[in-house]
Amino acid sequence: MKTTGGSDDAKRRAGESAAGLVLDGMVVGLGTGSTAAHAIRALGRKVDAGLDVRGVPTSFASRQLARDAGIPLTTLDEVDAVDIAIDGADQVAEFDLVKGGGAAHAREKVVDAFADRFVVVADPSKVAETLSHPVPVELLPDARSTVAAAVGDAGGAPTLREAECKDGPVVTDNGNFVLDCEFGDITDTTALSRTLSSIPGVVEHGLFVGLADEIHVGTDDGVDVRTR
Ligand SMILES: O=C[C@H](O)[C@H](O)[C@H](O)COP(=O)(O)O
Repeated sequence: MKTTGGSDDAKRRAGESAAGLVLDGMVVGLGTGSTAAHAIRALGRKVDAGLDVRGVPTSFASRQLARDAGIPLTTLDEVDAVDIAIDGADQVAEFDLVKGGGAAHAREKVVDAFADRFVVVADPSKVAETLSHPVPVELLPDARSTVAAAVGDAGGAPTLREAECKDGPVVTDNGNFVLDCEFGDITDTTALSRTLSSIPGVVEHGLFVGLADEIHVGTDDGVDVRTR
């Protein structure tokens, strides 16, 4: 699993805090990444202790981790609702996020947006006043050059994400490529989100605007919780 900067203890505190919100009978969206992994492990311990939940994974990695943790799994096809989703972020400004550092943002957005309550878990290194992290854009491989040109027209600088242990680009769980798009400070997140969504060939982008309900930031000695 990809790891990012920030203390692992802070990530663990955030993950455990969010897992503490899960009640008996709930359907839980299981996010991807090193911080969400702490929530999944904490939830697994609650399942061991008798909690009855079902998890909806957002990636191959979160499915494997949840299986290892003993969490019963389900799919969006089999549930009427997702009670709570717990997921990490690459950057958080107020309640807007950049996600997709692990290229999982397309499935994450489907699950997180559908959930009745979307709880973000993060460490302090993720918190900013304004989003400025490059925005991951998942796209159909055939549309690489046309999407890159459209991102450029929108003021962004796209870079095809290269794999680390394979020659060539990262291929997502959905068989697509990722462009990491640098926009500098993103002052109008809604406008950029709409622009990126409107580009033919874009499967999903990593700007999560107006979706998060709660942010749990693990600190050196506790957790700061912000609620809408
Ligand atoms: O695609 C990956 C996800 O959006 C992650 O939730 C995000 O990259 C944060 O990951 P981490 O908690 O490892 O920093």
